[in-house]
Amino acid sequence: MVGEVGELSEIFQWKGEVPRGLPGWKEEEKQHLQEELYDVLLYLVRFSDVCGVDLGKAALRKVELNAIKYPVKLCKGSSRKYTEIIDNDGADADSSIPAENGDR
Ligand SMILES: Nc1ccn([C@H]2C[C@H](O)[C@@H](COP(=O)(O)OP(=O)(O)OP(=O)(O)O)O2)c(=O)n1
Repeated sequence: MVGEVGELSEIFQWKGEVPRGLPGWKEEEKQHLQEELYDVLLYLVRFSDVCGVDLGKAALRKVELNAIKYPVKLCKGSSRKYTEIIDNDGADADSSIPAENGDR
């Protein structure tokens, strides 16, 4: 899977900032991109299955965690990590994140 992610990354290696929808890309470049995205997806789904992880459930749980770690009012339009985000009350954005194993 990491190898396929590498092949995906390579497509963007010399592109700089890429606008949404990839205007100006050749049709064969877009086709190549689709194929590499599919390869990554295939390995991800297979890897999750072998590990016994329900990918849909895992995604929904992470969406909920992200909503706590990255509250819209503090994070919209920002690329800062949650450890660098302090709200007006001085609390870290991650101070209320529930741990899966209850050890936080
Ligand atoms: N403004 C942002 C930034 C990140 N994310 C989401 C995308 C990823 O699902 C996840 C990545 O966040 P982190 O870099 O905090 O990575 P982890 O969740 O793995 O945390 P950590 O690095 O502390 O293990 O958060 C988001 O929704 N909005």
